Amino acid sequence: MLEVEGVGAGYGRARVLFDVSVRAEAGAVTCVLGRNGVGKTTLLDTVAGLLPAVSGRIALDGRDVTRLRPHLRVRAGLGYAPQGHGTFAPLTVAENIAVAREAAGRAGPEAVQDALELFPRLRPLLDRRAGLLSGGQAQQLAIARALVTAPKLLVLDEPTEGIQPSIVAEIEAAIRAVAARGTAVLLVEQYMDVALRLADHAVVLDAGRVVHSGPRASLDDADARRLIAI
Ligand SMILES: Nc1ncnc2c1ncn2[C@@H]1O[C@H](COP(=O)(O)OP(=O)(O)OP(=O)(O)O)[C@@H](O)[C@H]1O
Repeated sequence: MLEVEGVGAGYGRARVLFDVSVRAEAGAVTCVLGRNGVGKTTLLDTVAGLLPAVSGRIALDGRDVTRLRPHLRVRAGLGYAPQGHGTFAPLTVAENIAVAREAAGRAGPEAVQDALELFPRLRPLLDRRAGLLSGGQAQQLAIARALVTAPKLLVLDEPTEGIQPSIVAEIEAAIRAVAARGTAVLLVEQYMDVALRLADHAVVLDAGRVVHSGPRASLDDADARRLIAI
């Protein structure tokens, strides 16, 4: 579904990613792990088109999107819930969801009901401004907003960061359900336990390079902790 081949990216002259290749398959969770500052968010932003790839190629569902602008990648099937959720604070929950669905122009109104089934906590909050939500509610909204674009690839950056355990479990279950429906999920997750429970495929970044890539079983817990320990 997603093919990232030999991608380099960075900020101005500061190169952060070097020759990064990652694939995310339909129906599977591909988890990107790594210490703080190794380039995980930079990779997701490059996949989403918020940062340009200075080398390499990115393909979504067989289509080269390397030079496509972010909103056109959404139309091509990419849903992104960025780090810190990125919801629109002055808009209500319902408005946040509606804006995303209409902007993507891919999904019908049933996509909203589907997303709310995954995140029933949002139902009684539809008229509340997003800026008044708790961290966990806002994160659920961010994922719901990405889902109502009916993505073929769902990209999530630290969806459980700073969130209470009961909501982490709900988010985990939702991610599993989305993958089970056949969506490709590309996930950056700081909590190793959550990451290793969810991952079908694990990619470890270090200093902007891929140092491990393989099925979850190829990374034992001790290896993971050694590669990722701060
Ligand atoms: N907007 C920016 N301008 C310049 N440098 C940046 C910018 N954003 C990130 N960086 C740098 O790029 C490198 C990679 O950052 P990135 O956020 O991708 O790492 P990360 O692996 O996601 O880390 P974390 O787990 O802390 O979120 C870091 O050295 C960071 O300081």
